Amino acid sequence: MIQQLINKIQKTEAPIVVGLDPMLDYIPEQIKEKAYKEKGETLAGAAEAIWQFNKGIVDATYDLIPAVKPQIAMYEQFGIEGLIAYKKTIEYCKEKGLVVIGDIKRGDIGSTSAAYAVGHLGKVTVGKNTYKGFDEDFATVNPYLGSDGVKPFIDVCKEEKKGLFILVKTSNPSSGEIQDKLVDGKPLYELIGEMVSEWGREHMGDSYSYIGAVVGATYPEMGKILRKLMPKTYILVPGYGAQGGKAEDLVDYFNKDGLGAIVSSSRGIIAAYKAKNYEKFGPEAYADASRQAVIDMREEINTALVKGGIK
Ligand SMILES: O=C(O)c1cc(=O)[nH]c(=O)n1[C@@H]1O[C@H](COP(=O)(O)O)[C@@H](O)[C@H]1O
Repeated sequence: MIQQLINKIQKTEAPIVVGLDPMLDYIPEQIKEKAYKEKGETLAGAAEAIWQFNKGIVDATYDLIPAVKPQIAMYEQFGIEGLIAYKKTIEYCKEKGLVVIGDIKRGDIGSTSAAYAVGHLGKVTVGKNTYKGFDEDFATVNPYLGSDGVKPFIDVCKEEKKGLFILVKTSNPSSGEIQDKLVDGKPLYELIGEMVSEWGREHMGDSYSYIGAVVGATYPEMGKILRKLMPKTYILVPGYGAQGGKAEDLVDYFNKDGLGAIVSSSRGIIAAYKAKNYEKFGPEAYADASRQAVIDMREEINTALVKGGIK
C-alpha cells in the first residue's frame, strides 16, 4: 500500500491528504436541514449530514488528491450512527480510488492492540467466516505504550500489505510537555523516531517502509532532525493551515527524491468556504471552495519544494 500511495502522490503531483473531520459547525445549513428533515435532529440525522457533506467534498476533490484521512473522533461523537458514516466514507473513498488513512490513534497492551489492528486493518474470524471491519489502508498509532502495543499493528500490516503512521512528534502546543523530555540526553521524540525507523527497516516497500511516522508541521526544526533520523520512513505531516504550519516550513520533511512526506489539512480544506479567501463560493458551493483550497495548497507546497531545491 505504501507504493500505491507513492504512485498516487507522483501521479497527482500532490503530496497532500485531505482530512475528513466533519464537525457539524462546518456543515452548511442546507445539508443539515435536508438530513434533519429525513432523520430528525437525532444522531442518525447528524450522521446523515456528515456523510452527505463528506460525499460532496470527495466528489469535488478525488481527482486531485492521493488520499484522505477521516478522523474517527468526529464520527464517534455520534455513537454507532457516526461510525456507520465513518465506514460509508471509507468505502466511498476507496471506490473513488483514494488511499484511506484511518486517523484512529490507537495503541494499548498487546492483546488489545491486536483487536484494534484486526478491526481496522485486518480480518476478524467468526466461526467459519472472516470479515473486514473498517478496512482502512493505513492507521495512525500511538506508540507510547511501547513495542508490544505497536507490534500487533505491524503484524497485521505485513499480512494485509497495509501501513501505519506512528506518532513521533505531534503538532499540538503542549506536545513538548512529554515528547521533548530528555531521556538519556535525547528528546523522547528522537528516541521514538529511532524506534520507528528500526521497525521500518524490517518492513520495507520498494523504496520506503510501510511503517510511517507522524511529525507535526508546527515543529519544522524537529521535522528536519527526524527526516535525517528516519530516511526511509514516510512522514505524515498534520498541522498545515488551521494550526499555523506553512508550506516553506515543510521543505525539510521531504527527501531529495521529492518524496518522503505527505501533508495533511482538514479544516483548511473542508471548511474552506468559511474562510475569507474563499468567501465568494458561499455555503451552497462549499465543495467547490474545497477543490480550490486543494489546488492552492498543492501550488503552495510545490512552489516551496521547488524553491527549497527538492523538485
Ligand atoms: O495523527 C494526526 O493526524 C494528527 C497528529 C498531530 O500531531 N496533529 C494533528 O492535528 N493530527 C490530526 O490532524 C487533523 C488536523 O486538523 P486541521 O488542524 O483541521 O488540519 C486532526 O484530525 C488531528 O487529529
